[in-house]
Amino acid sequence: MAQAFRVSRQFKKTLTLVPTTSSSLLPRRPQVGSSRQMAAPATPLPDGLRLGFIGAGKMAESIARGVSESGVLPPSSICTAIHHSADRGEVFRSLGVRILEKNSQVVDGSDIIVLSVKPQVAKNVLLEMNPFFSEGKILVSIAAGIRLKDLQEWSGHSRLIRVMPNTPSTVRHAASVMCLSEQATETDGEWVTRLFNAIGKMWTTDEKYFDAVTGLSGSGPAYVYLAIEALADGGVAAGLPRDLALNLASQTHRSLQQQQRRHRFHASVKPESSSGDAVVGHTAGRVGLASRQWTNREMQRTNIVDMFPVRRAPTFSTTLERPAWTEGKEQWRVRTSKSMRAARPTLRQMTTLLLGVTISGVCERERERAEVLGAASMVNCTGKHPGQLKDDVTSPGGTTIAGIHELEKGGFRGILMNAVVAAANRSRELSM
Ligand SMILES: NC(=O)C1=CN([C@@H]2O[C@H](COP(=O)(O)OP(=O)(O)OC[C@H]3O[C@@H](n4cnc5c(N)ncnc54)[C@H](OP(=O)(O)O)[C@@H]3O)[C@@H](O)[C@H]2O)C=CC1
Ligand SMILES: O=C(O)[C@@H]1CCC=N1
Repeated sequence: MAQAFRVSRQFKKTLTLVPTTSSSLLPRRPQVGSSRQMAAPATPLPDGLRLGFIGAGKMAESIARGVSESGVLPPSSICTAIHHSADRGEVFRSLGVRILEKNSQVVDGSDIIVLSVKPQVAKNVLLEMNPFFSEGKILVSIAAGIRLKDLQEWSGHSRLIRVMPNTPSTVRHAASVMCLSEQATETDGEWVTRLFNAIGKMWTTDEKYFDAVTGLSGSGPAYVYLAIEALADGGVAAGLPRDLALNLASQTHRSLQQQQRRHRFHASVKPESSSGDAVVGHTAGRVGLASRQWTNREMQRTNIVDMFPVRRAPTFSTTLERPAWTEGKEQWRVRTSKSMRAARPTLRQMTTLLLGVTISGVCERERERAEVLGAASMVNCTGKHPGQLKDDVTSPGGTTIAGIHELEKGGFRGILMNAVVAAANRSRELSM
């Protein structure tokens, strides 16, 4: 259900967001030992809310992507600062996220701050940021193993929420779990739930379960990737070609993967005139359908006054993001209420949103068909090799590598391979 919100400035430099609906509609604080799924759909957060990431790594990227693609917050309301790797700046810039110079500016310029650095550096980062946290801000930590008590001590801040997401956030199939500090309000929990609902599902539970949650849903995707890879190896051992074995193991289709890759990389926005017209290139078929549905719902929120397909343009090749279409595409004419220059960020955001809707729509169908876990959806929807996806989950010296070590000691991969070969052999016996 849509809720109306008023925004009040109770605290200096920060926004306090107060729902105007009955508090009975808001999620209750969890009882100790309870665990509950927050089923709320991805609902936009109020205009003016600012989200910042300290640590522009993989998890921050997928959360920022999900939040902006789902329309929960515009990318212009999201900021981060780059530590060492310039590549990370490019990734976040391409999402439309603002890049600031220092972590302190991120804290200063955000209402919700997500701590997304490795646990090993969390203490130093928070001690440095300590003077910049003011009362109205919400600090959310996704760092594995770092307790609320320590977060509070290092940051000097008490309005805290711990969240354990997982990497299927990239395809909006994350399983996230949160727990609130005593000082965090129900409304804080509601805002954070909306953020993480944008990348999957959110559960609330007591902090005492967090280590187990980390071992299961945080690290778990890596075990699934390992299993997919091992099953594929078993197929190869039984005589299947590698590609077919991998596709069968992850219950996917190569054509779908190729389609996903095309959608992801071939958005473009091309100004047509300075009078407020532009052309958005897009792919045809069901993509067009998804984008039309999106347009009806969201046009008013952006500055777009009109959008319709005009013609097929097989050679359409001028893009802001990437050069060159390779195949026939549907071309869209878009009229905006602003000048082209002013509208360009909106169009960029819109293009991202169109792709997001499409990608999640297609993946949703695939998920329903195959009934796979979030991790297997990653193999289906990103087209990445399970080994690479496993590496994305596995932090150096972190929780996942400890779990994988145990699996390898137990011969996990070998056992799965043996199972496939044994079943293939039995199938051969049946035909004799
Ligand atoms: N990967 C996963 O599956 C999951 C991870 N988590 C948690 O999420 C957090 C991030 O993990 P992940 O995204 O995988 O790791 P990444 O290594 O991809 O991201 C960490 C980022 O923090 C940056 N960084 C390091 N030091 C600082 C600093 N002093 N100030 C600002 N930024 C800094 C790094 O930049 P640079 O590389 O340039 O130093 C890097 O971009 C971890 O705490 C992890 O426990 C939680 C759930 C799942
Ligand atoms: O391996 C790690 O430590 C992180 C935390 C959960 C998943 N990856």
